[in-house]
Amino acid sequence: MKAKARAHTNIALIKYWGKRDEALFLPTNSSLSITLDKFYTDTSVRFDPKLQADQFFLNGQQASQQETTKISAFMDKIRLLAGEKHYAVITSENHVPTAAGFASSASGYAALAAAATKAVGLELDNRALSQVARQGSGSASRSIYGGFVEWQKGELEDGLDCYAVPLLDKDAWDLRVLAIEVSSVAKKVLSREGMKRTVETSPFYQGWLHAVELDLQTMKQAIATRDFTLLGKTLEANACKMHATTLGANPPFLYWNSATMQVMEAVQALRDQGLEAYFTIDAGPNVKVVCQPSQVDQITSQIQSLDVVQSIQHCRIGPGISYLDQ
Ligand SMILES: O=C(O)C[C@@](O)(CF)CCOP(=O)(O)OP(=O)(O)O
Repeated sequence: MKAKARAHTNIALIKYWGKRDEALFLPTNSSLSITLDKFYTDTSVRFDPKLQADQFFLNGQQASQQETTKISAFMDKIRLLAGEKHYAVITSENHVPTAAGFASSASGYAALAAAATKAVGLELDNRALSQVARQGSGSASRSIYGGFVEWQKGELEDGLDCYAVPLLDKDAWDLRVLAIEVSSVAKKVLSREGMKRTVETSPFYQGWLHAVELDLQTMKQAIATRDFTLLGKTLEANACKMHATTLGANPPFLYWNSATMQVMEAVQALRDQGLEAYFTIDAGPNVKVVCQPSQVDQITSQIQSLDVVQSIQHCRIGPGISYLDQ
């Protein structure tokens, strides 16, 4: 009654931004991501009949009651699925620099879904595992797979057709991602709250929904034809459209700060010099730059020279979940 799993984080090239069902984590639009090699979460789960409640240890420390309650609510979904009544000890090691703007929830919930379902004896295929992880955090559904991944929004109200599917293997196209950490002072609006406020109050949200479907089709075409320029232009424009919706929310908010915009300007200036770099941004001020292996060193050194850049992590496209020996 125990298992251990590893899941890697992912970055969306076509963003998940809005839910059509909060309880089931059903998204309003489909999204598309690449799993990264460098950042991952290792989670082990051990069910124990003697426990009176779930225990959650994160990076060697017992987690707060609030964190434990969140994890326990997710474990209840898995216990319900398996007809399991016992509690478990959950131990997670995050190898994800949350400061660098990577939400560890994607790799965290994907690793937990994999370890917990295996420990409780459920032998789920990756599609079903993606649907379990989705109910911990939407973007976690994509971390079940490596490479290029599409999370299909589905149409059904019960979410049975809402899961991630692999599009292209991690070794089929060598792209590079620079995770750029910039200075950040303001407390960020967490993505869950940010997308809820935007869906409910932003007049620009309908424009997003109209445009994102087209972006997704264009991105899939770029991947199928290995067209890096089309991939880059599409991911950058999609990120900008997502963030534009937040300015129309009530109250308005923006994840970018002045440092973010300096990096954005530098990326666009790189293109004027013939260095093909494209940026994407999630629920925070940090920037991810996508480029090709042949230009990654030149691009890195130019971005490194910006005084607002605190760190740059180099990533390649990474694998899906794996099970580890305890
Ligand atoms: O990753 C993307 O597609 C885009 C975002 O990162 C942009 F900020 C949102 C991720 O949202 P998530 O943390 O998965 O939300 P949850 O389902 O409320 O947990």
